[in-house]
Amino acid sequence: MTQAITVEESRELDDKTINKIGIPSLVLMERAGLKIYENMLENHDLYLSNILILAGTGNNGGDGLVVARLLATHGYKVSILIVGNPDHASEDHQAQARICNYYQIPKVFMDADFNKFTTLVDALFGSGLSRNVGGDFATVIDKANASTAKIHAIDIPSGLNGDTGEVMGTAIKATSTSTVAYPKVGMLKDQAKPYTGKFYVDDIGIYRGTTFENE
Ligand SMILES: NC(=O)C1=CN([C@@H]2O[C@H](COP(=O)(O)OP(=O)(O)OC[C@H]3O[C@@H](n4cnc5c(N)ncnc54)[C@H](O)[C@@H]3O)[C@@H](O)[C@H]2O)[C@@H](O)CC1
Ligand SMILES: [K+]
Repeated sequence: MTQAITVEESRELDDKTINKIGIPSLVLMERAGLKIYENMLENHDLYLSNILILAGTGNNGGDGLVVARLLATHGYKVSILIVGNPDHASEDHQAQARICNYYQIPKVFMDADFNKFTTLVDALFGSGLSRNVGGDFATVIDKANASTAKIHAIDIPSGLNGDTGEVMGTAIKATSTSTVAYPKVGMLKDQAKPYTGKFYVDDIGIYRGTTFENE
């Protein structure tokens, strides 16, 4: 396991990579989505016959929409549930949503029966989680955990505090997690294990420090 970082460090590294180094955020999102998709294919604990992407309206949801599109374009049966107000979605999320619309990936709504799906992809919150989970988000998390489907989480299981490993109201209990760039310190705590499941650490071109003089 490589070095772990705090959620704040993770956000700073994203910002530096995009705004100082100049790698466009959509490039990073595409790389993240591709790695997460590959992790899902190689993880035989997941059954990929009918997949539902649970997407929040931030960039974690945007990663989830890239995964939805990659699954759809490779012939997998996949649907999307957007949780939260799409009018307030991040710019990159909106870009991914337009691409999903082009491919006519089916959408489901809050009344969906999660037991119909074999795998749920948790893309509700990642490093942006800032308060206890409630409302529709809590309803979806609890419904996902109670379902027969396996769950693959993106970056951090939604509801888990990435720094302390504590549950913020309620949290996804993932079969497996693809964490972007570096594991977050809270995910390595013993109490986080039932939530993260099996762990993948995905190199998407975000690095903590190098030997370059301008670092
Ligand atoms: N461009 C980038 O910066 C990259 C971001 N990545 C992904 O983007 C994620 C971070 O994205 P965001 O910063 O958009 O944040 P998130 O997508 O984690 O969260 C979305 C928004 O939810 C809101 N929120 C926080 N707690 C809430 C709660 N309890 N109930 C309801 N709403 C709540 C916040 O306003 C937050 O902005 C990472 O975890 C990673 O998955 C990756 O694609 C790599 C590159
Ligand atoms: K997540």
